[in-house]
Amino acid sequence: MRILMAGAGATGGYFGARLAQAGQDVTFLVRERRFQQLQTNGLVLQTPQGTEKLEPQLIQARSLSDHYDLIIITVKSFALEQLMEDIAPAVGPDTLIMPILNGMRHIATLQQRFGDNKVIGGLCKINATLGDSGEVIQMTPLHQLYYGALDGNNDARLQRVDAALRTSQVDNRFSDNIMDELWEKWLLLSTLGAVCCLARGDTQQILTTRGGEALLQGIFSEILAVISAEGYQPRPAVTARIFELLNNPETPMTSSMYRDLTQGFDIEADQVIGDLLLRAKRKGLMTPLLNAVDVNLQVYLQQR
Ligand SMILES: NC(=O)C1=CN([C@@H]2O[C@H](COP(=O)(O)OP(=O)(O)OC[C@H]3O[C@@H](n4cnc5c(N)ncnc54)[C@H](OP(=O)(O)O)[C@@H]3O)[C@@H](O)[C@H]2O)C=CC1
Ligand SMILES: CC(C)(CO)C(=O)C(=O)O
Repeated sequence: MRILMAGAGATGGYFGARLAQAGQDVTFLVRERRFQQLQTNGLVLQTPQGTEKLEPQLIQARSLSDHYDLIIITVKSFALEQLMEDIAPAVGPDTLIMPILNGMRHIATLQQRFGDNKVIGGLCKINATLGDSGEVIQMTPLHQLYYGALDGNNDARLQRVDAALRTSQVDNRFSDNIMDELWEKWLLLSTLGAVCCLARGDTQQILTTRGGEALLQGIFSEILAVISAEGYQPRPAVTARIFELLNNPETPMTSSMYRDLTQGFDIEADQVIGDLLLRAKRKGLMTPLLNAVDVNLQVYLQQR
């Protein structure tokens, strides 16, 4: 199976490297600066277990012509429009496209561009970032990759994808309910991103302030109300688990959006929070805490 890993940043670099190490035919689609960096330094993984290095197969958009069996999209949401143009020559009649971005609206965007039958659901759970010389830093042992058909029909094409992905040493989850997984991931990640960015701290710092617990719980409730109104039927045990995870003052948590914000980088504010607000507005829901988060993030983006 020929796999094109679109993007070789924190998530693409990590999951792509694991697949390449397992012997899969993985090519990383990169832009000029990253191309030079990876050619010079190799693809370096710094994990809790140690440091590993591999020589990745690289390609740039101008050289893309062959079709790939699987394209895994790992760019940030604000880079998706350009990326869709770039990968178009690599999308053939049998290509499957698996985005692992945070949020939801990229799925419809990809379906509109390439067709419903080409896009499968995917998401990742990992705490990763890029270091100063482009090394991929996996900050905790977490490295889960979920995927499955958006309509729940995990047919023969999906079985082949699963067989290939399963060869890599990550925690793969072939899901019959990828839509539920996506909604639940959004609940976790948007609550975490919202509260950490607004309060400028991790969950442990927030939960030990006056009002921090109420803030976190208030944001969680608003987001749960929005995604429930959008049709996600909360699985009580799962939402309870997410709530407990976020509310545990012993375990400090942050999100990738918060890490990007603290480093002054561009952030996926529209994809992670703005999209929730649009959905709330359409359903006539009041979301005062999310509105405050949204204003806060917009001001951050204006000031960059
Ligand atoms: N990091 C994490 O811990 C987690 C991230 N996520 C989500 O995963 C997604 C990806 O995030 P992450 O990997 O952290 O992001 P990064 O910024 O680390 O990596 C994105 C990469 O995409 C590359 N890129 C952008 N446009 C193109 C293009 N047209 N062609 C080729 N490469 C391109 C960028 O390259 P360049 O150097 O050229 O700019 C960059 O290296 C986001 O939606 C994020 O929210 C989800 C869970 C955890
Ligand atoms: C859920 C979490 C926190 C880890 O995968 C995440 O998605 C992120 O940091 O963006």
